[in-house]
Amino acid sequence: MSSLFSQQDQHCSFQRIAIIGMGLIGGSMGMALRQGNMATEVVGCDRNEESLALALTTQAAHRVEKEIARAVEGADLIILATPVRTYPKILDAMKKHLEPGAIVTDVGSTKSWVVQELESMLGEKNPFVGGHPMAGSEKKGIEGADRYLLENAVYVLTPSERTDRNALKKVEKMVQSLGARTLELSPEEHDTMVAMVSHLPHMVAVALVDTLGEVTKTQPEVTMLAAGGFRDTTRIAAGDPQMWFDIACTNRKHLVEKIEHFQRLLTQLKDEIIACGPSSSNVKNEGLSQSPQEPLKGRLHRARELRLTIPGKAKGLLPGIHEVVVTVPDRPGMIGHIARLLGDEEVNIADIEILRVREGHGGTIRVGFYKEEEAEKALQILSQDGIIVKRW
Ligand SMILES: NC(=O)C1=CN([C@@H]2O[C@H](COP(=O)(O)OP(=O)(O)OC[C@H]3O[C@@H](n4cnc5c(N)ncnc54)[C@H](O)[C@@H]3O)[C@@H](O)[C@H]2O)C=CC1
Ligand SMILES: O=C(O)C(=O)Cc1ccc(O)cc1
Repeated sequence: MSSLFSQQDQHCSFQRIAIIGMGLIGGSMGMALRQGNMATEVVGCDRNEESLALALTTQAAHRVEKEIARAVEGADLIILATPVRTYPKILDAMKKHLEPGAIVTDVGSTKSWVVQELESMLGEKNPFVGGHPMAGSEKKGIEGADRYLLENAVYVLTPSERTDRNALKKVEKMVQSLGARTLELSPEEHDTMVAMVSHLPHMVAVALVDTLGEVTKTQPEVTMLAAGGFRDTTRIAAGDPQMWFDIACTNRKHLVEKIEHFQRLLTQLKDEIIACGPSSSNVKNEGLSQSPQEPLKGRLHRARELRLTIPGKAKGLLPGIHEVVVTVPDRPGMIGHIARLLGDEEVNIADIEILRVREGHGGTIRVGFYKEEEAEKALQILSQDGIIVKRW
């Protein structure tokens, strides 16, 4: 039988999981944990009462508490899901109320500072396991939360020399119950890598939007021309300023290194653009240089090749999912029909996403598989049934 869901361990591993910060990530994890079977009780805690009310109606928690002390009472796992620089104050508020041996973990975007601070604040009584799901969005708050946000995402765990191995195993099991894939890195390795793939892109997006802002002062209509490229490269700049301020402050060293690296490449790129002007000696009959040796062209080729190797819709750092795109007519039960066709041939769907829908006409659906062979088999099965399908 084809399954849209990853295998979940059916055993409750925790009595009570307390989540501090019922926002985008905390809310999404709460939904998956409550609706899964990882804990007998999930307690949601937030300083915002509206978020707590929504946590209950969206089943992101069994019970909600505004007071941190009350939320952690009797909990055997505490998940911190607030901006990272709030952690020390939150720890202060919970420390006296933690059960001995209760595990504390977090979802923060930076790790060296976090692991060091929390390990030294918690001492020997409570193990700490640093974590970071490599999925999310520019949305803020539980309004943007999604029960399947972390499905198929890479979830980094960052044990240190002090990490209790038993606690690490339990957190790993909780993460896998969300349908995410765990990857162990040291806090330092994590911070240098995310500086490259997450924090630098964010700051570049911010600088691009800032540049647009300055240009609009003299050319207000320029924003109307911002098509897919500008939108794609700047979507993340709409993320929460408080969260990104905290990220920049706590991963400053690696972020500054990556910005300097980027500045060097941008200067080289600028020089190559200057050198390829129409008056340069490279101009051939067609008006453009054809030689791939030409520096700018070489760089554009290399970037294209490298970008094409990055999986299209994978969440996170690991090699992703093998995909097909199916064009379906607007007929009831089409998704079920596709899932059944594949399930009958034991092809497991890892991920499915509706890309576009046109009411009355139909739409396109992306279907992902863990293995290349499964994507190829799906292509065969679906096209034999007369369905329009192609690899993506
Ligand atoms: N947004 C994203 O895509 C991702 C974020 N993260 C990390 O997850 C953490 C949470 O981020 P989001 O869920 O995006 O933020 P969010 O803004 O959606 O949620 C944070 C929640 O924490 C609450 N909160 C803040 N300070 C609090 C305090 N002192 N006491 C109680 N509640 C408090 C807020 O009211 C809010 O509901 C951050 O550390 C961030 O770095 C990790 C992966 C992805
Ligand atoms: O919106 C996106 O594409 C993101 O990449 C979201 C995101 C933001 C912060 C993180 O630490 C991890 C993921």
